[in-house]
Amino acid sequence: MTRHVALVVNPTSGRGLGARVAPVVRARFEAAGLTVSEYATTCAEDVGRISAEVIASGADAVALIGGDGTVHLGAQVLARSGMPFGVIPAGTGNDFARGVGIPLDDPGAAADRIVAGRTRSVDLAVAKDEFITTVVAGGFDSLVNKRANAMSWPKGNARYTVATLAELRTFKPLSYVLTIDDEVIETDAMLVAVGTGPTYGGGLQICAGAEIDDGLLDITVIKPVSRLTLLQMFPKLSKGTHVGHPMVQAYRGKSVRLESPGVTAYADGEILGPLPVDIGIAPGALTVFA
Ligand SMILES: Nc1ncnc2c1ncn2[C@@H]1O[C@H](COP(=O)(O)OP(=O)(O)OP(=O)(O)O)[C@@H](O)[C@H]1O
Repeated sequence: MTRHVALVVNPTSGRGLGARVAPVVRARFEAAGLTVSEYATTCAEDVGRISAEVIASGADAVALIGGDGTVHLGAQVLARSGMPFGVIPAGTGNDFARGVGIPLDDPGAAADRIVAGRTRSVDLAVAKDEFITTVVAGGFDSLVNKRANAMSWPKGNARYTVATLAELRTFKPLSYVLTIDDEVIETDAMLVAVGTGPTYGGGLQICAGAEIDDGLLDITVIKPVSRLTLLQMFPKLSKGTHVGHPMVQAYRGKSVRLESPGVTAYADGEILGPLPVDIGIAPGALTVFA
């Protein structure tokens, strides 16, 4: 029987990359004998609305062309639906796709994963009634995220570097109360990040070693360090080698409560809301082509 794939395209992802890769992906699916229904989103709300329509339509699979923002919006509807879900990375960060191991710079190869049809179940975090597909940032990193989202230049990941340098000028460590399962930790820190997958910000391995299907949240605390030390840590974050640093602490748990006055949490690169935030885990909630 011919498989029917719904191709949902955010044409604005990656500053228009989404629109450019859509014909490549469609051609790949059709060459493999799949039936394709293509939908282009015109606003953020369309991602969830169309995903719901696709589930109801009886399509065999959904392929989403976009970045982490688009995946976040799609996951709100696709989680726990059982609908197999493929991602063609077309954003600036693509951290969810990176965590799953989907090719990041080759849309045809990413499409081939969907054609091959091998799926796996991955965990999602849950906070403030939202599913989260990568990492919750609460601290210095949320300020960087906020600043980077407001910048139109430079393009791509360099925005995060510029935003980091700008925020570093004035940042002071924050006071946290962190509750991981039943353990309460009171500490000052530069940031606390909680993820199902290892990366945010386009490949920074803030939760290095996180497994996306172990049913656990990975928590990273960067304790107060000098500006210079934090700057020196950044290149290490790309490789995950910050982990052995004495001021970096890592935990695992099934639930996390994160409290710090005046801090706004970001998740999947978008605003989640002010702390406190309670983060739980939905094991295996998303079925993805891998
Ligand atoms: N036509 C549209 N369709 C869907 N979303 C849109 C549209 N226009 C703007 N958006 C908004 O664009 C945001 C960003 O999309 P997306 O995350 O896919 O790309 P990105 O920001 O380039 O990549 P990344 O999140 O990986 O850095 C979405 O969260 C959504 O709110």
